[in-house]
Amino acid sequence: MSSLVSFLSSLHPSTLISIIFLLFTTGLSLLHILAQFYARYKLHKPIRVLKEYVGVSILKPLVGIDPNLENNLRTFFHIDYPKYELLFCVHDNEDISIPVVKKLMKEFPLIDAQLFIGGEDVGLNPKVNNMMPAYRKSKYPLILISDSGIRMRNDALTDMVGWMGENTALVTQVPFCYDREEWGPSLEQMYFGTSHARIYLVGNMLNFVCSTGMSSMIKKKALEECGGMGKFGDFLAEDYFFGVELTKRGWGCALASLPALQNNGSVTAESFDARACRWTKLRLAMLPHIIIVEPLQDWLVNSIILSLSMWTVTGVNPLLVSLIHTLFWFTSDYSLFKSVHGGPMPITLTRFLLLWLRREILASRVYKNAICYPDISWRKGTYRLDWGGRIKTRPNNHD
Ligand SMILES: CCCCCCCC/C=C\CCCCCCCC(=O)N[C@@H](CO[C@@H]1OC[C@@H](O)[C@H](O)[C@H]1O)[C@H](O)/C=C/CCCCCCCCCCCCC
Ligand SMILES: O=c1ccn([C@@H]2O[C@H](COP(=O)(O)OP(=O)(O)O)[C@@H](O)[C@H]2O)c(=O)[nH]1
Repeated sequence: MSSLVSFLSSLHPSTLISIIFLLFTTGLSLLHILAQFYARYKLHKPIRVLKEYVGVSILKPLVGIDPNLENNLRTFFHIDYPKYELLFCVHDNEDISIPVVKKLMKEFPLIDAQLFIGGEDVGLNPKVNNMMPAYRKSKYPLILISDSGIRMRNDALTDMVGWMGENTALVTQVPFCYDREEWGPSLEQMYFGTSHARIYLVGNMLNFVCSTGMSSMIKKKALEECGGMGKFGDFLAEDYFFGVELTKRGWGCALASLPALQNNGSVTAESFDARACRWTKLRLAMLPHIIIVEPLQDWLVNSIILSLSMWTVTGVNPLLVSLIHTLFWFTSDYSLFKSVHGGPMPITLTRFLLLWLRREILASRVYKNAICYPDISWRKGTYRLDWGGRIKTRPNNHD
């Protein structure tokens, strides 16, 4: 040990830093490989018949409409599950999603569905406030929080309930997207099937809390142990803190086999960047220790630091290293995307490459914007977070 320390301290600082970067990149490469194996092992498995079909209350927080809202919501009326209720939530009487919800409720009178208007002021997180009345009225032991842009396959609820073991309190779907042809939605799908899926899958596999709440099922009894949903009203990333508090109390988190199908009808490349930027701001506030790691784990920055480090330590041509690194990274991402998607590839290899380059090259700009402009604009409000993730500024709406 002491000889290792004296060896390291004898190195030139640039060599030492290069060795650290090389170790980091080796770790990242391992992450790529683990993600691919885990995706193949875990995702798109046949849905099992359940011993017991525990009742599920599905909470649908809505704000306004997008061109796909009606079709997305319609999929929830077609779910193949014997015991569930749909609880739609809107902030106010003027919300233009109300007629859409009412139309569907009329069309499917046999489905147990209710609309909650007005929310409840339990904190500064508008999504939590919006869901509170429905949460209080929910009648089943399992709660599914399902964001407005999600489509549900008719067997997806059975899949999620199937992963809710006795000691499990949180089951999430890997965030992914429904197939769409336009550039913006394809960009979103490519990102969720590669960079995001890599961390999300390996994080879950290694039991890191990284719960994203767009389609997450929670045992109500366990959430009540944590103080109930209202307890999370002061955090903008309520989904992450659900995971933190539940695991603190010894509950397990699991991944469903079917990915979440986001299908918002108004996604553009710009709105995708803005969303990625908002999420980065959330992570930076909640987990400041990943500030340095986050940009280093994107392809372009990683390729540059790897090739320079290799050159410093071994003298190998940086262009050659960068080329091999890029080939490995791209083929790993392509393969991961295929596994997360599960069916025939929805886009050509060339289009995938263009989308991939677009996302990877601009990733640093998104990160820079997140650092430079910490205010978080989300739907109708603007928020500022304290270190740790608590909201410190009251939003300018929904008061
Ligand atoms: C040598 C290897 C080093 C690896 C280092 C990895 C460093 C991590 C870097 C990047 C993280 C990538 C992204 C992970 C997924 C997070 C997505 C996210 O930010 N989601 C947030 C937003 O969700 C919406 O928020 C509002 C809510 O109402 C909506 O419904 C939500 O959908 C979400 O709030 C936060 C989730 C948790 C973030 C935790 C990130 C921790 C990542 C650590 C994982 C480490 C795995 C390392 C394995 C070795
Ligand atoms: O003021 C708000 C903002 C969001 N939401 C709901 O929170 C969920 C997630 O919102 P969004 O899709 O904007 O979040 P993202 O996934 O982009 O973080 C959606 O169901 C929204 O309807 C809400 O109820 N009130």
